Amino acid sequence: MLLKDKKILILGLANHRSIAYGIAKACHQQGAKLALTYLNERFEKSVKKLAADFDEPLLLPCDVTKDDQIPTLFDRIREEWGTLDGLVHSIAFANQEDLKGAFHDTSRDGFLLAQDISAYSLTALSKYAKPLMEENGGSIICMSYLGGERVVHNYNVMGVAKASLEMSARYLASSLGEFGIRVNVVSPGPIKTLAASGIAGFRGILEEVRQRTPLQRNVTQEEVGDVSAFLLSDFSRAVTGETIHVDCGSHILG
Ligand SMILES: CCCCCCc1ccc(Oc2ccc(Oc3cccc(O)n3)cc2)c(O)c1
Repeated sequence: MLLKDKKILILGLANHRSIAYGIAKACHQQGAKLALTYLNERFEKSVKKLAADFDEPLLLPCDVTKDDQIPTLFDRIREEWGTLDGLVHSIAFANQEDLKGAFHDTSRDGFLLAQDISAYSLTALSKYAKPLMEENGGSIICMSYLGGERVVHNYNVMGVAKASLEMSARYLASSLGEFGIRVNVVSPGPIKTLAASGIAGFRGILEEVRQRTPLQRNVTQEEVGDVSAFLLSDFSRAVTGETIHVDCGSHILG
């Protein structure tokens, strides 16, 4: 049991295809106690149904674009749990028109929206998680994609947001290290999620990657969950500011 009695907060579970669902499953299997957030009432019902798979976790609302919702979320965690051992950031958004076409046509609003939700939210969440983690230390992870390191056609504004997210994780690893809080990046290969369906040409990439990865297959939510459980566990206690590609090796190919 890698995560026995660890208290872990997971943001970004929308449905059974979510990467966050695979992470919740792996953490639950390893003995963690879970808290899950949902974006708003529209998602509450579906998340409640999925929560049944994880021994009735804490269910809390959180829309990271609303500044007051983040301190409120951690006030609730403090009331229910007192402390927190792990934080999983699996949240991102960009307008659909900014996930296709020419990157030079990206609007200021679209660029800032993607940065706000997909990158800045990690810093905001880490700031409020710190007081609950600094006593016993903690582990924070976020989800990126290769398109944040290299140009991937159509990923556009989300690629720039992921570059910002990955570098934010390294600066957070630096500033939170003295409090025993680690911050790492998980970079999965393409997975068929609700979000992925919003990207032009996604299905083509999925097939192309499947044929060109060293392991000759795509990665699953459960496999991303297992590496996430490792990064949230004491087995990775000397790892911080790191990016682990969970992509069947596709990032090593040109
Ligand atoms: C062209 C790149 C193909 C591989 C993309 C892999 C991937 C799939 C999903 C990813 O997560 C999101 C999350 C939100 C997002 O913004 C969306 C999603 C649906 C609708 C919409 O209006 N915005 C886009 C991607 C992601 O960051 C990366």
